[in-house]
Amino acid sequence: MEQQQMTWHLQTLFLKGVNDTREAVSWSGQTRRVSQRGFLNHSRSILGWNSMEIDNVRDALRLPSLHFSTYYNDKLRRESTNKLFSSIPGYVKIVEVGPRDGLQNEKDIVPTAIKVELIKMLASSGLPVVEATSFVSPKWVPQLADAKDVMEAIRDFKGARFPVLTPNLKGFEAAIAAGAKEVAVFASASEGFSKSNINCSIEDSLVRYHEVALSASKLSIPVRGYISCVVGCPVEGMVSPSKVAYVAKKLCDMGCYEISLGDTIGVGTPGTVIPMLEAVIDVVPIEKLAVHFHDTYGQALSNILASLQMGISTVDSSVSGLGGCPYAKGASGNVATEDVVYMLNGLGVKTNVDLQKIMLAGNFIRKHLGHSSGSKTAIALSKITAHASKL
Ligand SMILES: CC(C)(COP(=O)([O-])OP(=O)([O-])OC[C@H]1O[C@@H](n2cnc3c(N)ncnc32)[C@H](O)[C@@H]1OP(=O)([O-])[O-])[C@@H](O)C(=O)NCCC(=O)NCCSC(=O)C[C@@](C)(O)CC(=O)[O-]
Repeated sequence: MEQQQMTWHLQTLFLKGVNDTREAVSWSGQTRRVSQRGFLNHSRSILGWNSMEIDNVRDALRLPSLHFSTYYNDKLRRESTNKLFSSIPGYVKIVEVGPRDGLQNEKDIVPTAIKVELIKMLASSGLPVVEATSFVSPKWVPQLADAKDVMEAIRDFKGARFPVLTPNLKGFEAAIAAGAKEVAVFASASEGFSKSNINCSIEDSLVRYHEVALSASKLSIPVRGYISCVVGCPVEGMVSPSKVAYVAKKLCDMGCYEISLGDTIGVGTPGTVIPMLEAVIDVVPIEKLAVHFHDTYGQALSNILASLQMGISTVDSSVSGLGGCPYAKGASGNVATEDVVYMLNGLGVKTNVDLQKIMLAGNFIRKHLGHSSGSKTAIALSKITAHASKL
């Protein structure tokens, strides 16, 4: 059965249970009357929870909406002989960029304690990497002027890695002094964006990043490399794949262990992203690549799916879809982590990320910022749980 149909059926099943109509819809679409206990047993068996004790009706109603896709789609994936599925990696590493990419673009400066709490919540959700902040000029990005305080506060946090952005040696040295164990440098595939973002040409930036990489290697500090504007630039328009491949190779050669390809203004579609990835894969091993999509035109998930089908297994995302870039007017947030996890669960791909915990982190930061969620998954699932909690 189609995934969407399954989703619909399961949601219908639970909503009907919530409404206490005691009607259950089976996978074949037939409706039958069941007792509340029967309804739970029916749901439980569909979900493969035969050994699981469900003591509380509310829990029973709440859990499936968050977890059903993993079970069903693991099964679907196993059964599928479809080539499109089989090229998708079995595990995807999610790099959470919300505390950095998300908060750098907020109008009001977020207090350090809120940032630290957000990072803590994200790290405890199973995310392997949470980008914490940037050691950039506070005149350029005042929102992250407290980078040192953030790093000192999270020094002893366990469970995830906490890389930080460093645009030059000054930033690198400050980051290391504050306890950073991993850094990221950020170049651009377009000259116009390089100038507006870091006030220098692409070539000059590569010289600076080479210096950072050399210092980092002496301290055994891993360096991630970003490339912005991989399909389009707010200053120059379309960007050719060969320019992206050129910068990617330079970053790889200077020792970056991973290169994240950023559609900074979210204009890409699979039609432009795939040729760009093909050009980069020609010069950089695919296992070193990550994708970083902003969702300005609603294309991020399709672009991620296309990237996974090409064999990429690292995806950047931002809790609740926070973000944008201060030097890319009109760019919306990154793809929401909740939406990525939901899709990967649906594909039977492991992430080790607890969707419910990510949603809690999203609620936490959204409440503080006073925005509504940028995650469709978080909005949909919170409607279902809110409904269930009224029982
Ligand atoms: C690169 C610079 C510093 C050049 O800035 P500049 O003004 O050309 O640099 P400068 O060397 O002339 O220094 C000017 C002042 O900044 C100070 N300074 C210099 N470096 C640092 C530093 N590291 N930390 C703290 N202070 C620093 C320096 O000490 C001096 O202070 P002053 O003497 O005027 O008091 C500046 O342009 C900058 O900080 N840019 C950062 C922009 C930024 O953070 N953009 C957002 C991140 S990129 C992004 O979001 C894209 C990404 C990664 O997510 C992927 C995607 O979506 O595409």
